[in-house]
Amino acid sequence: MGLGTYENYHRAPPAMMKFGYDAPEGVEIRGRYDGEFAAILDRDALQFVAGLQREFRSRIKYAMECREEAKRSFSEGASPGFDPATRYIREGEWTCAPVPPAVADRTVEITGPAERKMIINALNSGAKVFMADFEDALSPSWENLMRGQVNLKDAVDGTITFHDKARNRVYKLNNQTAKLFVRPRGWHLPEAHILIDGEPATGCLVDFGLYFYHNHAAFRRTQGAGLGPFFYLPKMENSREAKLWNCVFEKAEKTAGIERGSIRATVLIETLPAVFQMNEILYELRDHSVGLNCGRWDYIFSYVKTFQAHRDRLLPDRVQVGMTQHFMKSYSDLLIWTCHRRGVHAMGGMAAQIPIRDDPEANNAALELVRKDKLREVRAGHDGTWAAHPGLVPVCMEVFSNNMGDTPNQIQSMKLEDASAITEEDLLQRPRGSRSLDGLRLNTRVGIQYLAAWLTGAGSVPLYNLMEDAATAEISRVQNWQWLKYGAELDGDGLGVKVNNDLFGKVVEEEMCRIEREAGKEKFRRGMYKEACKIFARQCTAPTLDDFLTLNAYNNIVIHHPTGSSSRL
Ligand SMILES: CC(=O)SCCNC(=O)CCNC(=O)[C@H](O)C(C)(C)COP(=O)(O)OP(=O)(O)OC[C@H]1O[C@@H](n2cnc3c(N)ncnc32)[C@H](O)[C@@H]1OP(=O)(O)O
Ligand SMILES: O=CC(=O)O
Ligand SMILES: [Mg+2]
Repeated sequence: MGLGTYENYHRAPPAMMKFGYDAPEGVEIRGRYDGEFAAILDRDALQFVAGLQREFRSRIKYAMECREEAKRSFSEGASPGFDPATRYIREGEWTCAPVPPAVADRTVEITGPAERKMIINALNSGAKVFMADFEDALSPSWENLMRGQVNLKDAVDGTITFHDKARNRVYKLNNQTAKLFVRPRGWHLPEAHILIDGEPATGCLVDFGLYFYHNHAAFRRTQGAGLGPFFYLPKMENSREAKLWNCVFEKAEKTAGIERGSIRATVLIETLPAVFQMNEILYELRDHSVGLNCGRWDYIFSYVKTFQAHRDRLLPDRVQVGMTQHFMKSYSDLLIWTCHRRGVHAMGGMAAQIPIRDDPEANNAALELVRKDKLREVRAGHDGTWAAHPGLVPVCMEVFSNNMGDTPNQIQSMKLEDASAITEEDLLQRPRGSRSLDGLRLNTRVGIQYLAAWLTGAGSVPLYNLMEDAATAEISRVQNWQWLKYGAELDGDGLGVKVNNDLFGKVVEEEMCRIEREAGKEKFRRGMYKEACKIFARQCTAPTLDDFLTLNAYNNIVIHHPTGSSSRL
């Protein structure tokens, strides 16, 4: 990743400081100056982002207050459920706008951070779609975000290239490439390097606004067959947040002078409250929707977060909370039924296994697990799935093609009527399994290493042959927190010990030694493991659960220029 490190921020040549961004009235750019960034952050683009911010800031604030209110009520003992007030939407007969022909076939979607080489590799991977990520897979440093915008503009223009000097290899686009979706950050994340009327901008409006502003015309011409751009929308909890996105889209379309309904988005159902709002979310976005996706990792995280005050809902070891648990299967079945009833794609999620280069046997075992997961998805009725790595695209494609035949999707053919009977109890059923000291150790080791990578600019990393990103790291964090808070008994390995601060302190110490051994002394010294350990341990032992790991850690990657100081939000 390279560019997003602390050293690089501080190494910014002083000469650059004398330049400044040409910002409109009320907009202040506090991120490092760079000529390429300035082409993205031009006056008109910033005006466009500021327009979105000014029009929607009070509604965003209200939506976040509603999240707090819901949290309070869950913490007082309530459980999420279907809203009686919107029964008419769930029971009504309506459909979303027809699927755009350009993305009728989404059998395999590869995902990855909006990094230059990754973008080219992903677009060339043979997948039907590439989702460029500003969320779970990207550490939202100024450098990563702005480079991401530069890269995506070049990708949409078709001019993106990358020269790997060390390997003397030049990367460029094939003739046939995947269709591009972009995932902006969630509503909760601020962008502290852009102040609008003195306040940090909303991260997702910056990501969406800059990308839309610079690319909508080229995208619709070259990729979307007249429609687009296409987006993935993360981490929503309620249809009011979907309504907000719908209004943002309408304003963007109006400002750009393009037809209403041009922009299309797939919403990730990855919070527990949102599973009860799937019809409502699609309804709000019905002119702009192109489906829902099972964001399984954040969904598990959200299960713990939603029930943080319910001591009778402790999760078993993270590895045991898979898609075959009743509550996960019910969620995926209900999502498929809902999407097909409304005429849109029901996308599957990501298996965490990645190819293992130096061990053929382990590699085959990993591919087999991916194959099994994809087979479950396609048989259940999903229209496509996510791949974490180009090496997994052929496996995923084979499973979906073999089971779907010649059709680009199963929207019409898989109605899954049985799923209409899924109840609140099905969706909330406690996951089954056991807890172990090994589970506590793994959470700790993975959480610290992920956070250390994130602090130095890498938002998705391979750890112990699995893909780890912000969502999977969240599971490690909240699971530790929950076990500590309620003194969970670790019975899975026959030890029967209870988790407490002393045990956790020992585990942290021992796992840090293991990390140092595995990383090597030099890498460990140069890395940010100690800082990560401090943040992670503090979050796991906090009396009140922090809402998001990345929100809490964000101040550590905010670097204001020209002073070079970091700021407290
Ligand atoms: C919970 C969720 O939100 S899931 C969605 C968010 N998460 C993601 O998108 C994760 C995406 N995947 C990745 O980031 C990476 O695959 C990782 C970090 C898991 C593993 O990365 P690495 O260890 O670097 O992979 P590896 O060394 O095997 O890469 C081999 C090649 O494939 C490329 N590659 C790996 N993953 C991807 C990807 N997702 N997209 C494009 N190219 C990729 C590498 O750039 C490398 O290219 P090169 O041979 O030209 O140099
Ligand atoms: O974004 C996807 C997830 O699983 O979380
Ligand atoms: Mg997610």
